Amino acid sequence: MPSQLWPYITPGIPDDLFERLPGIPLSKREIRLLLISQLRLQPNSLVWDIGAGTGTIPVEIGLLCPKAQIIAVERDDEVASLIRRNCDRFNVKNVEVVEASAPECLPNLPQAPHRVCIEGGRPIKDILKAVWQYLPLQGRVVTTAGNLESLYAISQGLAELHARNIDVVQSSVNRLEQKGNQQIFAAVDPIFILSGEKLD
Ligand SMILES: C[S@@+](CC[C@H](N)C(=O)[O-])C[C@H]1O[C@@H](n2cnc3c(N)ncnc32)[C@H](O)[C@@H]1O
Repeated sequence: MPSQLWPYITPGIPDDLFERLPGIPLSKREIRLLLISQLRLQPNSLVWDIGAGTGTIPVEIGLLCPKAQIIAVERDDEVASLIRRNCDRFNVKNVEVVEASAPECLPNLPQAPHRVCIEGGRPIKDILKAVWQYLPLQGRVVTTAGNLESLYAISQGLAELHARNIDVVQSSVNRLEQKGNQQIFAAVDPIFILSGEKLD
C-alpha cells in the first residue's frame, strides 16, 4: 500500500485518494460516512453494493469489517476494473466485484445479504423491490437520492414493501475552498439517505 494511503482504516477516506475515471461518480466523503453509518454493519455481514461505481463503499466497508463479505455489482466493465484497482490500492481483500446489471444478476449473487446499498440502477424503485425479495429478516437496505423524483420513488417503494424503521436523512455539507484570493464555503450537493429494514 502506498505510504500516503496508510493508515486510512477508519471510514471517511479523502475523495482524492481514490483512483477516478472521468465521468464516473463517487460518493463524497461526508455522504459516504452517513451512508456507512446507516448500514449498521456487523463484523460478518454479507453486503451487496448495487451500482458500486468507483468502489468507495466496498473499500470503506472492507477496511472497517475485514471479516465481512462484500459483493460489488457494477454493470460497466471498465468501472468494475476501477473498483478492483481501488480495492488493491487500499489492500482490501474481502470484496468480490461482479460485472453485471441489476436486477437480472441478483439470483446469481451469494444469497441472503444482511445489508444492501443501492446507488445505481433505474428505475430505482424496481431495483429496490427486486432486492427486497432477497433480503432476509433483519436485513437492511440503504439507498440514496439526489433528486425529488428518486426521493419520491424510494419512499413510495419502502412504504409499499412495508419496510420498518424507515429513516431518511438529508446531508448538508459545506467545504472550505480557495476561490481567487478568498476562502469560501462551497456546498456539496445535498443527498437524501434512506434506510429501511425487513422485519416481517
Ligand atoms: C452513483 S455511481 C456509484 C458511486 C459509488 N457509490 C462510489 O462512491 O464509488 C452509480 C454506478 O451504478 C452503476 N449502475 C447503474 N445502473 C446499474 C445497474 N442496473 N446494475 C449495476 N450497476 C449499475 C453505474 O455504472 C455507476 O457506476
